[in-house]
Amino acid sequence: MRKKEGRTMIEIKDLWYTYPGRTEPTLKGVNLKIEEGEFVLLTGPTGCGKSTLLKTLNGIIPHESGGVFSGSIRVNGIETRNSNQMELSSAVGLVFQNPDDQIFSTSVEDEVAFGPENLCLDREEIDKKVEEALRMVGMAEHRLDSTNALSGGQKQRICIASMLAMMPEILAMDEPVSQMDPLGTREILNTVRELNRELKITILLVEHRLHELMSFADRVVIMDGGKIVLDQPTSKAFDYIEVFHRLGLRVPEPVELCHTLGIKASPLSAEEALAVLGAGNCKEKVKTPRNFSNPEEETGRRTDPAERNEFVNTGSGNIKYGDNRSENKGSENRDSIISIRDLWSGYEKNRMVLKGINLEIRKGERVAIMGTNGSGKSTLLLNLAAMLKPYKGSVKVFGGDIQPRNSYSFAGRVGFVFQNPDLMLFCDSVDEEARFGPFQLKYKDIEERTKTSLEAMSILDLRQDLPQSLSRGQRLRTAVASVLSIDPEIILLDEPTTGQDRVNIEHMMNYFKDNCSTLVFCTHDIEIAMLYATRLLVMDDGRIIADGKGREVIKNIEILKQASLTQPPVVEIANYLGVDAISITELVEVLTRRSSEVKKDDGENYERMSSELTNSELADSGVVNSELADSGVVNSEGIKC
Ligand SMILES: Nc1ncnc2c1ncn2[C@@H]1O[C@H](COP(=O)(O)OP(=O)(O)OP(=O)(O)O)[C@@H](O)[C@H]1O
Ligand SMILES: Nc1ncnc2c1ncn2[C@@H]1O[C@H](COP(=O)(O)OP(=O)(O)OP(=O)(O)O)[C@@H](O)[C@H]1O
Repeated sequence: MRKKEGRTMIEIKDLWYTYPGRTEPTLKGVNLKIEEGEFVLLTGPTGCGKSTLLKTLNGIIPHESGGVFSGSIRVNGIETRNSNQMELSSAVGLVFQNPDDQIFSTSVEDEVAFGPENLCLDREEIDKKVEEALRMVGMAEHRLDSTNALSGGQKQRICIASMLAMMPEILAMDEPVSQMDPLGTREILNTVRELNRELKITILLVEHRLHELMSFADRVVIMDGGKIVLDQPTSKAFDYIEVFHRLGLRVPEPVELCHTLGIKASPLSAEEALAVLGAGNCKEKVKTPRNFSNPEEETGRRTDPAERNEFVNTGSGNIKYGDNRSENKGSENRDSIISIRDLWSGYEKNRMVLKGINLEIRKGERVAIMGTNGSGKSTLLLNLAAMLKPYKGSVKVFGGDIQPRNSYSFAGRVGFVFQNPDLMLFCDSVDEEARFGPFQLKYKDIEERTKTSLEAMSILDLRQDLPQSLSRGQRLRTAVASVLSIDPEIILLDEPTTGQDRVNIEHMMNYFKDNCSTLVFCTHDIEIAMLYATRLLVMDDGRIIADGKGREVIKNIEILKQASLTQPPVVEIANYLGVDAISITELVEVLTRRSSEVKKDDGENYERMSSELTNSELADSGVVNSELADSGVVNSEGIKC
């Protein structure tokens, strides 16, 4: 066990870097010092230079990249400019943003063994390290698998395992869990945190999903436009919440809730938020929330579950809600645009990934597919796009069976965006990517379509750029724009929001909401699914285990657990408080409405405010906090439960 105290592991002084072919520097005078054993979270808007900064640590920049580089970087005492990549990669373990850029072995075992082999360890020790690293990331049973046969999240786990097998003193990770399911993310980061504490491994982790990662970090660093604009201990970071808001970054729901209510506190979990709000001894209750919205449980009256719009076991293994009952009767719905019957599909005949899927999607629905890594979400999307065919059962799109067709037969009508955007980008500029589809389909209004789709994805200003020279978030938006320009009737998106900041997620999802006819998207982000999907499918081991409105699905803790999902904090808080809310806006509204009911004798002025003003206006005016306090919902110690 290493125990050398007080070393500076990373020291960056006045670092400037300009990529070859660019006139503007990407890094503009970065200064950063990280001590041994610190866990630092680096965040910032997409394209601000986070990945670029990470690549300077192990010498990819400038040794491989070229470009104009000035300033100094010392990692564990080594000046990177005077070192070589071989030496630097043993000083810094780098987990790449795109797992396909990191993985080069054909088998999982070889990939994880590569590092220890290079450290010239003996075979037995290498075997032990591989086994342990795979166990730490939940991939022990995939040891003999081919790396090509892994899902996106599984590949990310292997990339982390490769680094853990080497136990470098500095671990730099570029969005290492962006495609991982929420429970897996938590488990792996707990392991990383333990290693960080016990072995004093220094961690620099880049991420946009602050709401899920903040609690693991000691310190938060924010970049904007190639500069560091905030560097604070985690406990103090939200004292500067306006910086997060101004830069369009995601703020954990409990923090946002408190700030909206005008309470100056930065709780990172539902439990902490309830404590701040004065909800007392809430620990146990949050973990096993009461279902307040089902009055029958209190009265003992039972009704038909379908009537209650609750879970209905269809007998086929799928749990559905009353809302979708028509699907269970075998007849296709009139508006059905996708119809799946007993679908069995996979990549090898003797290993089915999808195991008897039944699904009806109607025109105009926005369907989110969630579930454990490797549960078959991408495989289902590939079937919908006719890129993969059923071994058994049928998939009908627009009423036609996909079996005799290929994906080209849906050109113009179905748009597909892969999990890895790099698989879709092959043109010389962002502009060409967007106009490629309309041009091939001989549309007349190519110019307008191109401009609209680039604008929709906020990349109009990058239209002349080479796609390969963009940040990952920008490349993903380029891939989405290349599909939007066709304006297809069905859009299939495999994790469209990974690696995006809040502003871009909102912009993208609002565009889909307002402009797209039918949308089916895979995501691990339950907050996004709840806000933007009209329907939520939960998958586990090749089956749909729940199907219904997000608001209903989210209440079933057992289903969520089975699919490695967790309730968003705001839902946990609402459950505890006994109100029905799935977003901060709703929760604040409900609480405010409660207070207005109590205060209804107090005249029109307050009524207008609680129903018409936005949350921030309410918070700014200080009304939420004080009125809630007056009404009895909040007292001087917090919210009464
Ligand atoms: N190979 C390259 N050649 C030229 N410019 C590049 C290259 N890679 C990145 N850039 C530019 O540098 C800027 C920063 O990119 P970087 O990938 O570091 O951003 P980021 O903050 O990591 O973004 P994201 O959150 O989307 O991953 C972007 O504007 C991008 O266009
Ligand atoms: N090209 C392939 N060849 C063989 N098996 C594959 C291939 N792609 C995926 N699989 C296997 O199919 C299963 C489902 O993979 P899929 O990509 O559909 O999962 P997913 O739910 O989308 O996962 P993630 O959340 O990690 O993206 C996994 O066990 C994976 O190992």
